[in-house]
Amino acid sequence: LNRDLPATIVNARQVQKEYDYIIIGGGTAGLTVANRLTEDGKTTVLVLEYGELSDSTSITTVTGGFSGMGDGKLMYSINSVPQVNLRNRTIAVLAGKVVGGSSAVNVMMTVRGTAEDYDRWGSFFSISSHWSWNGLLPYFKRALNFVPPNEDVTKSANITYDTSFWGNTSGVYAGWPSFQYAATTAQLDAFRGLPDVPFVKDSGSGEPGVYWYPTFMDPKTVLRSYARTGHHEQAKTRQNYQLLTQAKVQKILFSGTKAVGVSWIPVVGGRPNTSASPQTVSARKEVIVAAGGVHSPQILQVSGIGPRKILSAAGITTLVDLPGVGQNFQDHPILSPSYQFTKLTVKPSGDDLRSNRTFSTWANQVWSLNRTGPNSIASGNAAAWLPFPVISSRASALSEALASQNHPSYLPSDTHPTVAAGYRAQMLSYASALRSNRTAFYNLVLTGSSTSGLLVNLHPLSRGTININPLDPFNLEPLVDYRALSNPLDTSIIIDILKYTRRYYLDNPLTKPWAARENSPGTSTTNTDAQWTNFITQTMSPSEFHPVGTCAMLPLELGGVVDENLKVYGVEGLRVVDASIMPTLIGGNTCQTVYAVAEKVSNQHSMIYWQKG
Ligand SMILES: Cc1cc2nc3c(=O)[nH]c(=O)nc-3n(C[C@H](O)[C@H](O)[C@H](O)COP(=O)(O)OP(=O)(O)OC[C@H]3O[C@@H](n4cnc5c(N)ncnc54)[C@H](O)[C@@H]3O)c2cc1C
Repeated sequence: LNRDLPATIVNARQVQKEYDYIIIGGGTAGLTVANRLTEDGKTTVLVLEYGELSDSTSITTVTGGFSGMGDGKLMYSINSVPQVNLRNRTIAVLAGKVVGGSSAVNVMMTVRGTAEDYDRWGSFFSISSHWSWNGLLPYFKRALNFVPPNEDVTKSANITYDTSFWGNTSGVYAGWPSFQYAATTAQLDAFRGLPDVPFVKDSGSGEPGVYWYPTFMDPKTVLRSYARTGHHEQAKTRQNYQLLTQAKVQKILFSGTKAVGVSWIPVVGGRPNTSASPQTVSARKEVIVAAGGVHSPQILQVSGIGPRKILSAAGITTLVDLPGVGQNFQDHPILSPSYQFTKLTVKPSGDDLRSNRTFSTWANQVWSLNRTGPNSIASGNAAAWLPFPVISSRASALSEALASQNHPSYLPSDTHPTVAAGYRAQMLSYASALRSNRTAFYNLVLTGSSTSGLLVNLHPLSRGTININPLDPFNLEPLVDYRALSNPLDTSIIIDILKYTRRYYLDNPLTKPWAARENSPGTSTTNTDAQWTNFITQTMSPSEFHPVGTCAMLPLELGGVVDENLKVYGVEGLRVVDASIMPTLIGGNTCQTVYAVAEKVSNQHSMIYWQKG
């Protein structure tokens, strides 16, 4: 590249005519791939990112975990279509719009799915697929730099970990706060009051259970560690890397069926300048789409790759009729019962920061002195991730009911037969997962305070769609439809998740002394399944901000969009590398897996494979 040019640019005139690789989206996956591809000092890469390079403290602050997601300036503003099964509520679709993407705004929970989740991905191809737990573990290790918690907190909180599941070379850190509330340990231990709950030594072991997990945080600076700090900062020291910010990619350019470049328009004051004439840039080797689960399908569809019917309705000429693009959309539903321990006697607890003057003064002092203490905790580090047979007596019954469903009847009526076949394959796999002790369906995050934490259904059965808006496919945000609860068995699974949570709080010898109260839905009003269903449709959110599946890595005959090398079917020189390729959700938050996927596809062996074609 021209050596006089800076690595990070906003000016279109500083963009060269041609690069080896063009990456659409400077988010979690995009920056990881860019860093790895430029490591040789020769391969030239341009990343185009819609958002700005922001130094906002909303990104860097770890305390409490939520300041990034609370800052609207860093996020796309998208609302879902009304959800018919959720009383026509619309849902805010959150995704990062800044260098670093969603890794800049997420709540920093650093977890993996279970081994069976990743083996499931490969199972849709063949028994020898390299997409498996064993195939991914080296890339989980490469993806993060694990720094164990300090000895004091390890001992006092009884944190366990096993470094054999981790690496220590990445610029992205999995760190730990220097403090934990005694109440968090007690709440974690209280799962011993319920039968058959597995306890797992390390969050990275691929086993479901109750465990401690780290935070996406640099333990030295006690600031967020994310794709910008871990990858962009390294890559920008090289002459063969460039990042253009405030550039909205319009579409991928083709010569025949070979991707040869992209066009983009500038973003000014946070908004795309739609009256500007689009600029173009060429890719010698490949275009890599890394715009995230919401926008990658949009970019493919406006570029002529997608279900013909949807493209035609929007006036887009079809280049490749690829029925899976934008289908198979999944996200983790959040459930919102509310419990409160009225006598949480274990001290200190998260409540002390609010209600105990001496404690909060001390917390603020040690934080300002050396960034230690309770303020180094982000969104917490302990949770339960449990298999369905552990939480429900209906595992076999629901498994049989799922296996014998008429699966395509729960998809939109015009769904292509290949997409329907993929859904059927997924549901048969989930039917065994419901009976399995190696897939987690249940997730309760422990807060260490008197109020209950996030409750999540880890393997929803319903599938939604993210398609271009036919009214203005380039400039309007895509139509996001979770199709929440469209498979009725989701409601049954969620009811069992809610009942088990009630059991943990109200019918558990180890939480009894803390006298929990159910604020919502309320024990007197929720006893029948109809009453539970009522509560679910009123309060459930279909999104934990983990959109996946919309450019699924599946065989073509199962509605796949990309193959096992993440290459888009039917064209050359085009790959998708981000959360959208996950064919099925994992039983955990998605960020660590996105890093691992990006590491896997960029590794040297795949690179040789890539070049061979
Ligand atoms: C609020 C929130 C909380 C979360 N909490 C957690 C958590 O605690 N733990 C966890 O593991 N996961 C969490 N996640 C999920 C996790 O962060 C994401 O799954 C992951 O970061 C997605 O990576 P990605 O590369 O697929 O997309 P992103 O990181 O979102 O990157 C996509 C990038 O593409 C850019 N882009 C989009 N369209 C265009 C275009 N047309 N032109 C140019 N650029 C474009 C975007 O601006 C963005 O920077 C959370 C997500 C959110 C939003």
